[in-house]
Amino acid sequence: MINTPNIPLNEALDEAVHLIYQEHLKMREGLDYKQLAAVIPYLEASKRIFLMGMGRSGLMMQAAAMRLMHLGYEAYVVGETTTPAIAQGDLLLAGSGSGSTTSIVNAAKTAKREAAKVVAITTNPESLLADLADQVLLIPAAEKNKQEEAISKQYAGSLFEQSLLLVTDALIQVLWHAGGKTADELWKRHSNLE
Ligand SMILES: O=C([C@H](O)CO)[C@H](O)[C@H](O)COP(=O)(O)O
Repeated sequence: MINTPNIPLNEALDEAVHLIYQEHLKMREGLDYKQLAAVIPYLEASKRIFLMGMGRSGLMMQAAAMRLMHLGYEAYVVGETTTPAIAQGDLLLAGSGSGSTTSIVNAAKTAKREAAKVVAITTNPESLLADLADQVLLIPAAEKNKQEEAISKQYAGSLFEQSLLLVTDALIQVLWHAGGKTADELWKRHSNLE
């Protein structure tokens, strides 16, 4: 059994949930909603949407790709063997807290070379990824390798990665309601091979 000094395990877990919840409330206050809204025209105008992130950020981008597929967008996860080449008219939607993960920066360069658009979701406005992007959505969270206690007490980039799911789900929620489709209509697209 693990030992949580001076505090019962249940309380320690409740404190952790509370801490995460409070960090999200603060993150929400720091979000620039104009930037968030500015992502929508890119999603709507693109022929196909390529989503990319590495590690935990990548898992969040995969989750967003599934929802975009549910909404009827042609969405691909970069790195899947069946993902085609990006081209003009497409969008690379890249999530990277640091904005400096090599494979993501390289993918953004390729996307620009092919005249595709790039939207970056990041904590770092000075990053290579942000420089390359047509649109940046800045998440007020800590970078994975800077333990910035004032911004987040969670380990590494956890607050960013959680926020990535939150902001992409917020975009999807708004797009769903604006599209006027029922949940049942969307669900018909969900995998029947699970
Ligand atoms: O998996 C990750 C790590 O656990 C950080 O908390 C990151 O998501 C991965 O290393 C990618 O990093 P970023 O591109 O900086 O998001």
